[in-house]
Amino acid sequence: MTISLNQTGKRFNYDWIFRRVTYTFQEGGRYAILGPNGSGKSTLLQIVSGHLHHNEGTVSYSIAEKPIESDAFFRYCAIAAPYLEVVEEFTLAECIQFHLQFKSFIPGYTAAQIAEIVGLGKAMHKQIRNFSSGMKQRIKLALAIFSDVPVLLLDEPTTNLDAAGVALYQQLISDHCGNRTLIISSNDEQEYFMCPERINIIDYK
Ligand SMILES: Nc1ncnc2c1ncn2[C@@H]1O[C@H](COP(=O)(O)OP(=O)(O)OP(=O)(O)O)[C@@H](O)[C@H]1O
Repeated sequence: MTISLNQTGKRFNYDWIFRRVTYTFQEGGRYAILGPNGSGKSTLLQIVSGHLHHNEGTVSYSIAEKPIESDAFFRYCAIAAPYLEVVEEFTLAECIQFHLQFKSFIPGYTAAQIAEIVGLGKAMHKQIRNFSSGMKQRIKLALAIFSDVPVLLLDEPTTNLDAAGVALYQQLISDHCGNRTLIISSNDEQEYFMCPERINIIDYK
């Protein structure tokens, strides 16, 4: 999957957050979107994901040079972000089953195994509303990273994680990202050190 931005800009009301972003995310590349608080990292990631619309320029997607409609891109990506919540009324088992209605897991992994890997094996029948913020973040990361999709989009992936959680996140990326395209919005190096490609949002002000 290749994602190409051409002269892409986004404004909220009269304030341009960024303009003239011309950049191609190549298949299998690992990218970090960097910049200070409020600079537009999450906004750019949400435009790539299709959750937000841009105000100028284009965003296009293709696989092996075959165009993918932008409203079909969601099938090809998985996202973990602070603004995307898991359903609080579900138990963890129900949450995973709900997710599996839309995305399958990478081959060889069951729901129970994934819960175990992220340290939530004993919480399968507990309601998400009773999970700690770090436990919720582990679920979000697990659902994204184990989804069988070619593009992973992660926004501040270690939010609410303790040191063990950060180490787990790094291990999950190392073990399971494979040759998928990875785009991380972050200002914390321990989240993105594995990304050789860096986009500084400040360059597009
Ligand atoms: N829905 C919205 N309406 C108006 N302004 C918004 C909206 N969403 C974001 N913004 C503004 O856009 C700018 C960029 O926000 P964004 O969340 O993308 O920054 P960020 O770089 O991800 O910040 P942080 O590092 O704090 O997460 C900020 O000034 C923010 O206030």
